[in-house]
Amino acid sequence: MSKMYREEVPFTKDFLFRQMFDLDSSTYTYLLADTSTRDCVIIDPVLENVKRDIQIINDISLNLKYAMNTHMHADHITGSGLLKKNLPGCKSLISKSSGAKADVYVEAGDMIEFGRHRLEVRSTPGHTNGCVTYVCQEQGIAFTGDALLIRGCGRTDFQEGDAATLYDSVHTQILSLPDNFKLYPAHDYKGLTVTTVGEEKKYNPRLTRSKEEFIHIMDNLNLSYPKKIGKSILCLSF
Ligand SMILES: N[C@@H](CCC(=O)N[C@@H](CSS)C(=O)NCC(=O)O)C(=O)O
Ligand SMILES: [Fe+2]
Repeated sequence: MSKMYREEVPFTKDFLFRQMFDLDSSTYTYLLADTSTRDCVIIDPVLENVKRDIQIINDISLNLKYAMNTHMHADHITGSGLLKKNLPGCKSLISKSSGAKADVYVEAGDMIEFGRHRLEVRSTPGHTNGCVTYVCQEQGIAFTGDALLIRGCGRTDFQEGDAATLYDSVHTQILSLPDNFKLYPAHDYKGLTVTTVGEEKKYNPRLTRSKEEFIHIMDNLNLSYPKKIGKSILCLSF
């Protein structure tokens, strides 16, 4: 078997993983927990789905430590604030460089702990200045936000986006992980749920190109602006 398709790392028995979807904005929200201590974190919650998220957290008797965001979202309003209101003890968390308000600010190299599990913070600017990727080395997974999407990447035409910066971020901080690491994005518009480092290194139509070609592609995407961009970027505090 080639190195590219090395077996993915299986989750340990005390690691709970749930991938949840927002139909309106095609956003993935992730719930991760230590099933021994019951501590959990939620990544990129969406305001309209907070009731659903609280229900699942309560149903399986988890304690929410952090409502975390990979970046300041332009397409939806974060559910962090409402989660905090409803689940005492929960703290909102985002990168310092995002410019958003939160209880906890993280930067590259920080570790976010829930039970015995840890997420490493990697700085992956380019889609926005404050984009970070959260890596769980033990489980062989990373949450890439909008820096890397499955066979794509985040747009770079607003929120101080910069294609050259994004290219460097993805190559040095995400595609440098082992090929068998699974990558979970913040969105998918085609119904895909997960990819791997090896797959993206081989098949990503944008990021397999040279930096100059990548910049040209990103400058010519001609995407329409997200429907909620005005409201979501103004909603800076969690
Ligand atoms: N049509 C959607 C917006 C889609 C969009 O712009 N998605 C962003 C991520 S949310 S900031 C993006 O970076 N897309 C990259 C791509 O190649 O699609 C809406 O109306 O909300
Ligand atoms: Fe985004």
